[in-house]
Amino acid sequence: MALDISESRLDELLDALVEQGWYEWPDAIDHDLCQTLLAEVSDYEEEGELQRAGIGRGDDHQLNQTVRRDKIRWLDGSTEAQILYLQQMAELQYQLNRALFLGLFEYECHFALYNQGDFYKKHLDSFRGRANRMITTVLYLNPDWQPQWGGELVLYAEDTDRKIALIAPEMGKLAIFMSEQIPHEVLVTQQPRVSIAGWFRCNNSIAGLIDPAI
Ligand SMILES: O=C(O)CCC(=O)C(=O)O
Ligand SMILES: [Fe+2]
Repeated sequence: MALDISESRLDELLDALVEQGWYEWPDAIDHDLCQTLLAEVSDYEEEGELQRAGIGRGDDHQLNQTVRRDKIRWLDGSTEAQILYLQQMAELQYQLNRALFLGLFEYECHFALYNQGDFYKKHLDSFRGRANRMITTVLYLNPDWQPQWGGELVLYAEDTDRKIALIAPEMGKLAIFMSEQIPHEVLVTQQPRVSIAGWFRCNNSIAGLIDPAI
């Protein structure tokens, strides 16, 4: 199951990334694959194999909880569905590199579960010159998402509080945006909200450290 990306879709995606820094792609990923990935997250949740996410400032649990409330698990390619999804992101990486010369060399991603009442406050995924996350992808795994459940991804203009997009977390949809440019937040959700957040990275060297952990 290859990534179903037509020439015109690719052009639209590339133009949007260059001109506005983000792109919303409904039904990017096959719903059967999404259902399988969703079932994996349910199993992980039941077995207590999802972990509270951090915010990169040590282990201050209370601070973390005021910023983000999701639980995560990194994909490790241990199931067929994960391998299929990672292959599709590899295809996307190839296309992005071919067109935009970004030098993306790696992709990392984690499942995320936001239970009722959970959110992720406004943040940037990467800071210019500091880190090496270049492009963020978020795949949503929620069938029949209802507007009254909230849980939208809000994108903001760089350096202002102006909202530029409100993206409902609907199954199969990919949100793609420039990690260093687009501040964003996840609004409080009224229902469990499942996604796969991922990052294409380039190979930066900071203060002599090759590819430091963020
Ligand atoms: O789930 C989303 O819509 C965005 C998640 C996010 O911003 C992140 O994990 O950094
Ligand atoms: Fe983020």
